[in-house]
Amino acid sequence: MFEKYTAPTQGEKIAIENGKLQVPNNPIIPFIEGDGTGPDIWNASVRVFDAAVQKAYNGEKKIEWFEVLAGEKAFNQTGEWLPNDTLTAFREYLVGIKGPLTTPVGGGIRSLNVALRQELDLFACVRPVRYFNGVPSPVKHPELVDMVIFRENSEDIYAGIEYAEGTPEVKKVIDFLRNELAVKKIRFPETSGIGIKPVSKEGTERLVRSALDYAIAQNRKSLTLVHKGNIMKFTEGAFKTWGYEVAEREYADKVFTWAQYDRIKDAEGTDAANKAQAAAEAAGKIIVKDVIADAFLQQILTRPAEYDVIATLNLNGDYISDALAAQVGGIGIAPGANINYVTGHAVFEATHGTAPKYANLDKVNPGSVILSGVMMLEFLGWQEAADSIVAALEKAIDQKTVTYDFARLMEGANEVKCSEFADAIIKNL
Ligand SMILES: NC(=O)C1=CN([C@@H]2O[C@H](COP(=O)(O)OP(=O)(O)OC[C@H]3O[C@@H](n4cnc5c(N)ncnc54)[C@H](OP(=O)(O)O)[C@@H]3O)[C@@H](O)[C@H]2O)C=CC1
Ligand SMILES: O=C(O)CCC(=O)C(=O)O
Ligand SMILES: [Mg+2]
Repeated sequence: MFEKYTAPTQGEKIAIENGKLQVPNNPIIPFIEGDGTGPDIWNASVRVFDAAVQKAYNGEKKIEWFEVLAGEKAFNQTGEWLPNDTLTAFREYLVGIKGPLTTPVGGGIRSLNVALRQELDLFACVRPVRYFNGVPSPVKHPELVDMVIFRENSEDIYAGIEYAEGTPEVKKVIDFLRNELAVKKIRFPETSGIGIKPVSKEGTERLVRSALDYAIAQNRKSLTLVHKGNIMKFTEGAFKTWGYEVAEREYADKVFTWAQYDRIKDAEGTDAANKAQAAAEAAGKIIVKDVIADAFLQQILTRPAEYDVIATLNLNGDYISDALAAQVGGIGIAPGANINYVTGHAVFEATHGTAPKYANLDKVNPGSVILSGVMMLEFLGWQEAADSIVAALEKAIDQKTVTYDFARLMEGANEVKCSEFADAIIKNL
């Protein structure tokens, strides 16, 4: 199966049958340690996962960790940034977890994170954002934020289809646009780089379906499509249209959309539309609405309680995840998952990056990877272990035992190292 890696001799594979994950008691789970602060964070996090699983199941369940390489560690050991064996491992074992990986700006390798998502077709980047009591926040009411971002993870300007200024390729693209499509709007054609933004109906529909399935399963109140469709009509605007269409077509008995509202308003007036929406809410239907991305970024500060599950495009989702994470106390406790809900493939990872200035200082908050692991345990159906980690982390924060990022904004904090924060959680399990 592997070119260079040796498969673990202990443990069994997670499988998927009829769309349902089959999880053995000793699943093999591949992990990437990550670059920069990745090793510090991983070493802290894995101890928490193992301790929680041991305690929750009295030793009946145990994860067989399988280290796979990517990023600087992979390059130093194998000469490759993302070895084929790593992709094979994630394909074979279905569920994995990773630390952050470095992507240089402006040149060099393209994002390994994006490559992993594309290669495994992990089309939904799921990032829940909630407030933990006691976490210092820059806003007055961080507790009003309780959102789950479903970020499209395979398309958009993020796909990396770009042509650099001054190359024969960019000249070809620009000549094509100007000569074949009569494009006159490229302001400086001789000195432009060009990026392409693919957004498809299929890609939008599978993302919105996943977000709606989640909203229904979790009894959430609304799903908001966040887009910049007034300006980018055939990509972001189409995302909105296709999102409403798939919601109405496939979830007719479970949703009420603002598109429906508008149709009722046009035919019967505002009162009738308001009544229809109120009746849908009373019946527990999910309200599917939309908002333009820039307005959304101000409304999450001014009216966060109005937003619940979010479905958005790749780049918007990237910005929104960091902005919302900051609102509830920072990127240090912002978890995430990259999931293909059809094949069952999933790679869990924090929202933050490698924070290189803190590398090897045993300093940063491991909370984002720990909570990404909680999402992974939930995905496996190991809810008891997941819940025990959340409770223990909440207790550590309550005790004001926190890493530098919280300590600098908290009065009376007991500032601890990355590894010591993990110790505090383990003690509280
Ligand atoms: N999925 C992935 O692997 C991702 C990778 N990246 C990559 O990471 C690299 C660095 O990116 P950069 O833009 O600096 O963003 P980072 O998220 O790595 O760091 C930005 C700032 O966020 C804070 N921060 C990050 N991680 C933690 C943590 N665990 N605990 C507490 N605070 C934290 C720090 O704030 P402060 O300075 O205030 O202490 C840090 O300086 C780039 O190469 C980028 O491409 C970026 C995002 C995701
Ligand atoms: O791949 C990267 O380097 C950055 C990705 C990122 O910021 C994200 O997915 O949130
Ligand atoms: Mg990001």
